[in-house]
Amino acid sequence: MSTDEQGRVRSWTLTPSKPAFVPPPGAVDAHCHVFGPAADFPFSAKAKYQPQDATPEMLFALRDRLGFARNVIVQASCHGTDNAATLNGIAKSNALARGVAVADPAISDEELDALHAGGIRGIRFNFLKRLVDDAPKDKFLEVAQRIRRLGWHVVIYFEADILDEMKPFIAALPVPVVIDHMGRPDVTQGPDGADMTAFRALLDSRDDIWVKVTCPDRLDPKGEPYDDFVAAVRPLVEAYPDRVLWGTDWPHPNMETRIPDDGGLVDVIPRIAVTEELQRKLLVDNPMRLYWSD
Ligand SMILES: O=C(O)/C=C(\CC(=O)C(=O)O)C(=O)O
Repeated sequence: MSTDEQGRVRSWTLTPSKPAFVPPPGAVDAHCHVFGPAADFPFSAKAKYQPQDATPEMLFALRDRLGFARNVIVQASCHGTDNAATLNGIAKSNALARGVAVADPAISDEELDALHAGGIRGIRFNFLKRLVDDAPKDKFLEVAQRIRRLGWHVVIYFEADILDEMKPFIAALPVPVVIDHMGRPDVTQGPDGADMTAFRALLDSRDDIWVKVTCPDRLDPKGEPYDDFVAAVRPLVEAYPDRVLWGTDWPHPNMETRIPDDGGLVDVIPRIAVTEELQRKLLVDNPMRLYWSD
């Protein structure tokens, strides 16, 4: 673990390997974050972790090293509902990044318009108790109704143990839904285990639920080469090729004791999306449809 003199942690490697897999032209890293810089964009008073700065410049250097073209920057919980750091990342990207915001459900329509102008295309609802103090479903549904006119979607983050209780909420959402990290299934159960089966049933409940097939580092307890993740996730990519998204999850919040190698994460892609067509859908066509349709 790397902690600086202010107790701020680094959860990413400074020396990612160069992946063997070469992404198709125009590939999108559709789940990543920026932290700070805290001197300009302080963390929320409610932040559950205090990371070192992970700046847009660092993100774009990683993007280039890994062979990607674009980023979708997802507001991380440490910045609360102030999206300034995420908007700064988008603004510095030369139109090569878009974003997902976290908002107070009482946000005004004018503020939503400003987020849209800044490149935001979705709003994130985080249900992880270790990351947020509350997740008011009734208020989330109201704000989801109000983003319809902008053509946005919602991104939701929850763990497999609450999938059942999430179902009525997800069914009621009036816009497309993107699920972070497949709702964190236990991949060691295999592709036909209880968690992946329940998750597929959720995907079958609406045809506008998208899924990020991300985070082998979080989901596979055996670590590299992430064989259990690959075994569980490859059939999902093949069954829902037009609804899958991929991202690095850099700078890997809260992963400071098991920092992943970003190049190694990229080399998982051709094992879960085994044809060029599946890779193009996963990395280019799908994220472009969701984030750059205008
Ligand atoms: O970045 C992720 O996808 C996962 C996170 C952090 C997070 O979501 C946040 O801080 O908002 C996690 O599991 O700690």
